[in-house]
Amino acid sequence: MTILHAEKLGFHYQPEQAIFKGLTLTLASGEIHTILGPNGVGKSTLLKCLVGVQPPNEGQITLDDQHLNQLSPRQRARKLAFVPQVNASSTNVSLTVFDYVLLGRTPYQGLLATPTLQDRHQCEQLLAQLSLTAFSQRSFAALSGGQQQLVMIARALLQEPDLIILDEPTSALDLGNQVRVLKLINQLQQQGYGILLTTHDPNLALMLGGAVSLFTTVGGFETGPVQTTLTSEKLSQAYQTPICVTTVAEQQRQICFIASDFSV
Ligand SMILES: Nc1ncnc2c1ncn2[C@@H]1O[C@H](COP(=O)(O)OP(=O)(O)OP(=O)(O)O)[C@@H](O)[C@H]1O
Repeated sequence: MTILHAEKLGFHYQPEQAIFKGLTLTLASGEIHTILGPNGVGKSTLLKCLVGVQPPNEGQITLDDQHLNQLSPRQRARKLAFVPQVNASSTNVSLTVFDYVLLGRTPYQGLLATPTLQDRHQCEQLLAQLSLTAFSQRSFAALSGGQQQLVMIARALLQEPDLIILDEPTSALDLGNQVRVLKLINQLQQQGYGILLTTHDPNLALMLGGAVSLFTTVGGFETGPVQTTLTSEKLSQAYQTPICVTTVAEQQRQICFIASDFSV
């Protein structure tokens, strides 16, 4: 079932300076789509359009066959959860981890209602599932960037959305936690969530599989399956640096590495 469809999206901050144009993207339940590309090409801008923060200048976006701009924030939040990048503003949150994750139930509560026992129970279960129970009463702001990233994913899951959009979900994580988050994303996909994410690491997309949209420095983009889109040639062109994609036989999967000569 199609969850998200963006049709011929175009966006510019300044007239005559398109960030993207004619961008079409479809995501169904249980599918994963990774957005890749160099700094400043428009990945975060595209996410802002897809989550409804920044209306596109051209094209349309539907969520479960309903126009995004016709859904109230509450209706939208029941279908789509957004996990932002960890940044300095994350330290302004003055809530415990438990209360922060509990915010995920807001789209299901009345205007002045407080969380129900059921909400709190669900929150406890989710924290346990993600091995976050020990952090439950800690201040969210006092957690490390990687811990905050996991807690933000927990909040997104408590929203019970159909689609989870993550902006660079492994950017603040050490190698062990990167693998844990990748496995979690993989599980969520298998459970039927639609997953859309941005990353700077093509290896992450090669591991996750599914579809990618690869933006290039010259304002173009290509959407397609990971295997045919993330080739040495296309990645080298997109990042304007020699990149090699090769198969690691023992792992039976592809990896990419920078093929520049680093000798000085
Ligand atoms: N509010 C804004 N007003 C004007 N220009 C903006 C605004 N936000 C972003 N831009 C510009 O739009 C372009 C795309 O920015 P965006 O943040 O979407 O890129 P990105 O691909 O997410 O970059 P990065 O990988 O560095 O996070 C950049 O040139 C940026 O300077």
